[in-house]
Amino acid sequence: MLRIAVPNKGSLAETASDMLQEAGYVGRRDPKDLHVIDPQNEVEFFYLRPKDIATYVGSGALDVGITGRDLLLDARMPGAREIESLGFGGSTFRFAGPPGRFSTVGDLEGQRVATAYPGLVDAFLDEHGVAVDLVPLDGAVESAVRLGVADAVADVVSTGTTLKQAGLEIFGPVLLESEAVLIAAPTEADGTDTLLRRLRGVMVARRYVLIDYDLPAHLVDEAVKVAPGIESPTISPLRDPEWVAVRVMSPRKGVNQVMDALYKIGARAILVTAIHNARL
Ligand SMILES: Nc1ncnc2c1ncn2[C@@H]1O[C@H](COP(=O)(O)OP(=O)(O)OP(=O)(O)O)[C@@H](O)[C@H]1O
Ligand SMILES: O=P(O)(O)OC[C@H]1O[C@H](OP(=O)(O)OP(=O)(O)O)[C@H](O)[C@@H]1O
Ligand SMILES: [Mg+2]
Repeated sequence: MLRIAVPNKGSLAETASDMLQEAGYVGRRDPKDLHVIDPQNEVEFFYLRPKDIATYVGSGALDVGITGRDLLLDARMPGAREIESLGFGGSTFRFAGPPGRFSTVGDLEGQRVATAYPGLVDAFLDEHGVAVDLVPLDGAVESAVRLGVADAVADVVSTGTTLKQAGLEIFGPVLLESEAVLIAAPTEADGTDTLLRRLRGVMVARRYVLIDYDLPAHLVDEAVKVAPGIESPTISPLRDPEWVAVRVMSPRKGVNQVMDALYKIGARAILVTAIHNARL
């Protein structure tokens, strides 16, 4: 049995569980379930705090897990390695302080910096040769400046709304671009490959659609430039010898622009369908 760590709550939990279900695995019946066995797929799921997942996987207690890249780095578990980015849970990790107070990372020298990711921030500041007084907090770190326990914060930024509401401004370098990742233990366990292939299939299904259209045969080269597909479009004959049918995978994002362009070239009966699953 492959032992898989899955976020039990927080920003990554819902999409992680959705992806695993789309990949054909059994999900939690109750949101309070901590452990689910899926005998048919020979896997076992452990629902854990995303912050702890790198610790379980890095120590070899579990084989693989889904967590954030920022959480993986913060855990400082050399055994846990990122094997795939999963295309959701994106965020950036930034410094922020009162407007105008700081402009470079060097300005933080000797200052108090609040964060819920002390491992990540400490490693970054070490690399930049800046010594600060780290104030480890559990969350809502944006309030630390207003409440006087820190001079600046280092935190996850998604839309930036939380920082703005706390009257703070981003400054200095991007510490990290993060997203959800699949991590693995030092020794690769049997079944890791299958899980990875299934998750890649789900990502393809989420990112791509199928476009079918009919087109005068002499316009194929022009149309294929607009929607080249992943490998190569499938071209099938139609009863009318002057026309062909084309089937191609295309990114879901921007598909309407692609349809407009194909129509302009001369394509007709343009149909877009969802992909439910894939193995490329
Ligand atoms: N808007 C967001 N807020 C927090 N984390 C986010 C956001 N968007 C993506 N993430 C990612 O989610 C992971 C953090 O998840 P975690 O469950 O620890 O925190 P959370 O979503 O803030 O939940 P909690 O309420 O328990 O603090 C990190 O990898 C982080 O980069
Ligand atoms: O840039 P934004 O879109 O505003 O999102 C980022 C904020 O959201 C998260 O906080 P959360 O609400 O999870 O509370 P927490 O700090 O207690 O984890 C994160 O820690 C940031 O504070
Ligand atoms: Mg949070």
